[in-house]
Amino acid sequence: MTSLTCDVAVIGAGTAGLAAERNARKHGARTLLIDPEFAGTTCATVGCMPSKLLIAAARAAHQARESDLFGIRTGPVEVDGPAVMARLRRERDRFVSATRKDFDALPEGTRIRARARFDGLAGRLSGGQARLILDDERVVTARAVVIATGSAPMVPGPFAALGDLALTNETLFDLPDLPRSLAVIGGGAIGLELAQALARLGVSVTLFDSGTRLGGVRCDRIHATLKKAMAEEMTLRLGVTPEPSKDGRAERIAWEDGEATFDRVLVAAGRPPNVAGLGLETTGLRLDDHGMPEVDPRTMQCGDAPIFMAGDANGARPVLHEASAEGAIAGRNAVAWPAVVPSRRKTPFTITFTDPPLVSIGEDPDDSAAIGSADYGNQGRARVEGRNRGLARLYAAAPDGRLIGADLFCPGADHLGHLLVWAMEAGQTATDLLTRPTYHPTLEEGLRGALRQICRAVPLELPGDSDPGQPPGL
Ligand SMILES: Cc1cc2nc3c(=O)[nH]c(=O)nc-3n(C[C@H](O)[C@H](O)[C@H](O)COP(=O)(O)OP(=O)(O)OC[C@H]3O[C@@H](n4cnc5c(N)ncnc54)[C@H](O)[C@@H]3O)c2cc1C
Ligand SMILES: NC(=O)c1ccc[n+]([C@@H]2O[C@H](COP(=O)([O-])OP(=O)(O)OC[C@H]3O[C@@H](n4cnc5c(N)ncnc54)[C@H](O)[C@@H]3O)[C@@H](O)[C@H]2O)c1
Repeated sequence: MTSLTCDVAVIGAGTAGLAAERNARKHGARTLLIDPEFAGTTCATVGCMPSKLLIAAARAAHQARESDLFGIRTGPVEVDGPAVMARLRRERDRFVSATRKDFDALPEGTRIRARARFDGLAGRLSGGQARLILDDERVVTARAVVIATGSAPMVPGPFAALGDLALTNETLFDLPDLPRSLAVIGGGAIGLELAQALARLGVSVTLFDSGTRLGGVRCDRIHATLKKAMAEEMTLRLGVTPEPSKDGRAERIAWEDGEATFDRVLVAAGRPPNVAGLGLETTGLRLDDHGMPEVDPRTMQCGDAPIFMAGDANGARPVLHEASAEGAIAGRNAVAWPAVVPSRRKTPFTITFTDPPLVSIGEDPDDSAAIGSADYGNQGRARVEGRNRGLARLYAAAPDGRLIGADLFCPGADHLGHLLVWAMEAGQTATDLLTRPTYHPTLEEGLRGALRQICRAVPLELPGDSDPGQPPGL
């Protein structure tokens, strides 16, 4: 039995694991990075990048179809499915090879190709040492361990029984061609992005969700606008229990008051953390009903053990920039253990890349929050571009109108969201933003009405030398 020793062992070579290993090494640790495949991060292989490539193709098709609005005639728009998928994979593979360069840059001996688990008796923590058993029977002894094992699609039993006919984000992007019809199970971030993109690529899409809220949207008005927009491009079946069965070469989905057949089914019903088989129950950590330990969000530490959890593995903020940030926090604290250092966490921020994009910033506002709304249904620049739909809701706290959150579903929301979250990180108020220069005609101008509403609601005096109204054409 081979034994390996290090200061910090990182389990999982995704975005969080790579960041953890880098930062632990930067802080002087001897590190090992353990992964069974080193295939590339989820983001590059089956996540952010291929999904955005599909969305980019969908946008091109959509814009070509919409060009009539401007007097530009393209004739019927033809979607060449194999060409769409081929370009997606070509570009995806470029991103994957870039992440593989990160693996190549690891110091000699750092990369351990294996699946790791904490081991029963041998895995108990003693004297600041943690022991891992690898699936090739090597043993790793480390002062501290970072768990960065990511998440995986949850495929409910009846869908799993469909075998290859049921797609997930791990198989969709390898299809040689687009299906003619598709049932999407789950209206969360993955379901919304992919359902809309595929609908725009000519696939007949029906989106099922057992809940009635798409994308976990917290604001009723934003949700109503999102739902209306999605219903224009696909069939929505919300608040139903989809039950699949095979129907020859097709798939039949039955629900409470109907049934239909589809070429394929895409299951996007959530991605729980990859903790099964990690042997966490052998570590002495207190685990909840899902087998998850409690993780301190400021240190990424599990209980008071020399075990840290970062990225999708801890289930808290399953988006890329947080995987990277949490990996760095975990890596540094794994070196510092037991003298861990709490970090300030960034304002929660998510973008779902629908068209228009759906953005959520900040914690849920309470009843005392001042709210300002901006309607993009008639906003100047949005109208110029034929993208005039949706709205933005900004939240602020009394007494100074400090911005604390926002929900957006409007053109340019991915960029407006950055503007707002950066302002929040800087502690800025509605007045601060109103006194900044805002160019005309831009989508940013649309936010000024919402900022003025906040000033009135708090209430705050607008600076005496600022226009209390809106110039025409905004
Ligand atoms: C379709 C899709 C689209 C997305 N789009 C976006 C987006 O646009 N923007 C955004 O911010 N986020 C997006 N996300 C989320 C983002 O991709 C994830 O939050 C991020 O990739 C998580 O990184 P990670 O390091 O936690 O996990 P991963 O990158 O999955 O890494 C986990 C690693 O752990 C390894 N592993 C697992 N078990 C073990 C074990 N026992 N031993 C050793 N190694 C193990 C795996 O092999 C894997 O390499 C998307 C996700 C999906 C699925
Ligand atoms: N742009 C982005 O940042 C982006 C894009 C895609 C994914 N992601 C990340 O990936 C994670 C996973 O995304 P997701 O969309 O799979 O999960 P999700 O948790 O966001 O949504 C899952 C949806 O599936 C529904 N559902 C669950 N079981 C069902 C069933 N049996 N039948 C019908 N509906 C069912 C749920 O009600 C929910 O609405 C997200 O949390 C997100 O952080 C991010």
